[in-house]
Amino acid sequence: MAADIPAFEATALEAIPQIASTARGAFRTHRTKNMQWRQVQLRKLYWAIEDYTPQILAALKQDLRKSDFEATLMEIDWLKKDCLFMLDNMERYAKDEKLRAPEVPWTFSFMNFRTRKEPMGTVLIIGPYNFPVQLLLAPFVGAIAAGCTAVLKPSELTPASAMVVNLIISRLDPTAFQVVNGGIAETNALMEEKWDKIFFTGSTTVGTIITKKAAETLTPVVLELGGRNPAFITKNANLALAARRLLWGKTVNSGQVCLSQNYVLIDKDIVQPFIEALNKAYKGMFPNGAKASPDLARIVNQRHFHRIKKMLDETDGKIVMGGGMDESENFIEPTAVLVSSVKDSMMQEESFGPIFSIYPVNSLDEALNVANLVHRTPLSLFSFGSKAENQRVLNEMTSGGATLNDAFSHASINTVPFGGVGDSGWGAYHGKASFDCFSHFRTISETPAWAEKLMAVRYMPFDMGKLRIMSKLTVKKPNFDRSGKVVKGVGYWASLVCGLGGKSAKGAFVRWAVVFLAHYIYTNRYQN
Ligand SMILES: NC(=O)C1=CN([C@@H]2O[C@H](COP(=O)(O)OP(=O)(O)OC[C@H]3O[C@@H](n4cnc5c(N)ncnc54)[C@H](O)[C@@H]3O)[C@@H](O)[C@H]2O)C=CC1
Ligand SMILES: CC1=C(/C=C/C(C)=C/C=C/C(C)=C/C=C/C=C(C)/C=C/C=C(C)/C=C/C=C(\C)C(=O)O)C(C)(C)CCC1
Repeated sequence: MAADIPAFEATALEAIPQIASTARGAFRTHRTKNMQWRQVQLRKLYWAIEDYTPQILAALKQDLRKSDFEATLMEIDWLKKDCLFMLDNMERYAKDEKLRAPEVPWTFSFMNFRTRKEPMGTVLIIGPYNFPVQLLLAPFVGAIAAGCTAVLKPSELTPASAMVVNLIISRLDPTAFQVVNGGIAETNALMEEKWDKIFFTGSTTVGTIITKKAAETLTPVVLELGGRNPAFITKNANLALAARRLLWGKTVNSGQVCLSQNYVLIDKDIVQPFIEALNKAYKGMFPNGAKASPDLARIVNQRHFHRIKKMLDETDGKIVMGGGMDESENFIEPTAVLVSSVKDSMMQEESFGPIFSIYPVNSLDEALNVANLVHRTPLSLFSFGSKAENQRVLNEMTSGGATLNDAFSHASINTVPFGGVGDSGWGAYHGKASFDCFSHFRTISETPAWAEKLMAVRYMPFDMGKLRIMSKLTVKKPNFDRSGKVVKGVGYWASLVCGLGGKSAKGAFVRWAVVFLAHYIYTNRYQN
């Protein structure tokens, strides 16, 4: 069946205030707070994705020449799994959480402290072009589950996918959920509206514009941005494996993945064997060359083609794998460039394409210095070394997420938290994190009337004597001195003796049980 995709149509600018106000109005009806209502919307989303699968596949092909394999694995199945996982778990996530000791001191235990999960309200979700369906609808799953209403703004650079998203969303409650299509003008019009949260995935430059605008109304923002992600390879790595896995990371969606490595820091003694391993892996993945492969996506448009080409034109490095390109079809061959300066264009810019650099280093010390210099807070990092070396990389360099011995597998399942750190992103989503991301955690307490006498101490006229008694009962003494050293006082030794050498109550119970059992066996034997 040929998939019908409507021609791209930007939303009229004059219609945007009404769209936002309709979504806000839908939230004020309070129907989104009903769990069944949310579940029905998610089930409808699931079936819309299933029913529009031919259109999604066709749109992704039209926009990015994405293969059916990648479109199925990383967009369609990903989202269907998101819906089903959320449907299985959202009631549990939405339940009030009782707050107990040690967070609630025993003196307040009668006040029924709890956390109530409330929807943030009406949210705006702005998506990028690289995974134009998944990166827009995955946060949307969290917004529905949390009970928010939402307006979605797909990337205009992937117009066919944007129109399919329109079709999908039209299956849901039409006042609670709407799509605005367009580019800068439409996004600016949306930013003139008041939102309860904005979820933005895209470039650092636009993320900054969005955040500045949101700050005017103190609107909270989640940012999923890019980064210059390093891969570390030491002499203890399996080079063939590292080469194949990193090549996969740079060929998925033709490297238009904000998670993939931008540069590889490798021990200088193993550079040549690594380059050989890369070229071997390349031949294995593309036996007839990358251009002939139906699996490799294309660069989204000419502007991005030229942006990536410019990085290659400006490098002082040497191409050691790939290097081919064809402007007529926005094709860029998976390319590795051996560079010798941190200032090289291939080190300084985010490639967001199938090209990356290889930078030889003398030691892991140097690699860590270079990486922290290039970008201190990347979205991800990859380390291929011994256990101790990988641990060192994790300890001495931060990142949104990290994968040891592979390319971005930490972000290859849809249910664990995903997000950046510092300037690669604020906030996280996926699985429970998606629900939490669109929820307000509201602490509630309830003071019974009978407790009035107990609490009389808080009222004026104040009585310092009573306060001193209360403090004696409620304010703990520190177990440390002024130099920061732990002081082992009577309490410590008492708990050590009572706990038979340990400090946990469970451990003490087990040890006492062993003592009693030994005593019982010994006594029985003795008596027999
Ligand atoms: N952390 C993450 O999860 C991801 C981050 N990215 C990052 O996104 C970038 C590539 O995606 P793009 O779509 O090019 O990002 P982009 O920032 O150009 O566009 C993202 C969205 O912002 C809108 N937009 C563009 N310019 C705007 C402006 N001046 N004012 C207001 N709105 C504007 C676009 O219409 C689009 O919907 C890369 O830097 C990549 O690293 C991409 C995917 C995932
Ligand atoms: C299932 C059975 C088995 C086990 C099979 C195994 C272990 C399969 C492993 C498959 C793997 C590793 C699949 C990898 C999938 C990668 C995915 C889905 C990547 C997704 C990437 C995304 C969504 C990228 C997003 C990009 C973003 C956010 C961006 O640009 O910022 C046995 C053991 C074989 C037994 C039989 C059954």
